[in-house]
Amino acid sequence: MATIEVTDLTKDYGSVLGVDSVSFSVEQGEIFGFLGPNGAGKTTTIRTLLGLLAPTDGTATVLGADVRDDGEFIDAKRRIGYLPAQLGFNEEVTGEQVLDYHASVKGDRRREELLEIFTPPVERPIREYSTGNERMLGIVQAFMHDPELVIMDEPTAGLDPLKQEEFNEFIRGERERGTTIFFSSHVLSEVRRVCDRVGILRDGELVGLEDIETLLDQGGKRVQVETTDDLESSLPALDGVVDVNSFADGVQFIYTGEYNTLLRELASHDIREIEISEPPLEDVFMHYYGDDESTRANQEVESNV
Ligand SMILES: Nc1ncnc2c1ncn2[C@@H]1O[C@H](COP(=O)(O)OP(=O)(O)OP(=O)(O)O)[C@@H](O)[C@H]1O
Repeated sequence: MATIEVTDLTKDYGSVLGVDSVSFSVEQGEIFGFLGPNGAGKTTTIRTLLGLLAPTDGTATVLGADVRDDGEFIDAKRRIGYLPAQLGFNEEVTGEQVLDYHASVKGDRRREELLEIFTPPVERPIREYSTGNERMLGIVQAFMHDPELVIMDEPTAGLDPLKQEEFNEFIRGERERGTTIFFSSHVLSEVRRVCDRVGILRDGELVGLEDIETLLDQGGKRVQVETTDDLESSLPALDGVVDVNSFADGVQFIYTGEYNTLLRELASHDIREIEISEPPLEDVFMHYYGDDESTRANQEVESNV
């Protein structure tokens, strides 16, 4: 059985559908990234998975327990670590007291090890913490009882680049240990570096569910060509050319078509320099994030190829 199994999950807030018939599963040991623009429904899904929000429709099971069944879910909860987006610690207590309390409820197997990597000033009261310090304390709390599954809502928000990188490395280590990790993020580079698979939400609907390599393959290649003649006007005739931008000595575009077709076309031009590279992940995701009808149509065409 999958670690997380979500089927037709719907949350109707009355004024708005927070999530609309979302289905996906996360396997044991997977690192699953949950992406989407602001208001897409990531936090709603996460809070539902933790039994903090009752779904209007559909089902969700986590570690085999139905999230709607309090009795069944209470045991599963002990085996889950959670890092919310809004940490909401009591400002008056110290970090150590926060961790001591958590230890008394859920356990304390990894506190010291985690505090070597993430370094909140545990002896000081939370009111003196920076945003990054609070986030680090939250990360320690989420992992310290050595849970089987850790669910995190934007775990690196507020961390400096060095700590973000340490977090990425730590998560890769967790994969080796077999921990299942589900997290939402806006940081595409981190998603790329640590996730096995991603789900992409938009307006409450799941618009993409891919392993990260497939997603990048679908994103095509960025081709940059320096030429002395007019390559740009012949590009529209080639299938798979998008996002054409000209620069002083040439042209740059994203190419999702056959290499042979492109090379035949290039061979009829005077080429000075050519560079074929992976597009920035941002460009790949923009197909999903964009909100105009043409990007939506492109995305549908691509997913049918
Ligand atoms: N308690 C609530 N009452 C009414 N509407 C809500 C509530 N919580 C969220 N929403 C709405 O549900 C939709 C999904 O919100 P949600 O917070 O799940 O998005 P998100 O993807 O986590 O966004 P962000 O990236 O900004 O954190 C939004 O339109 C939001 O305004």
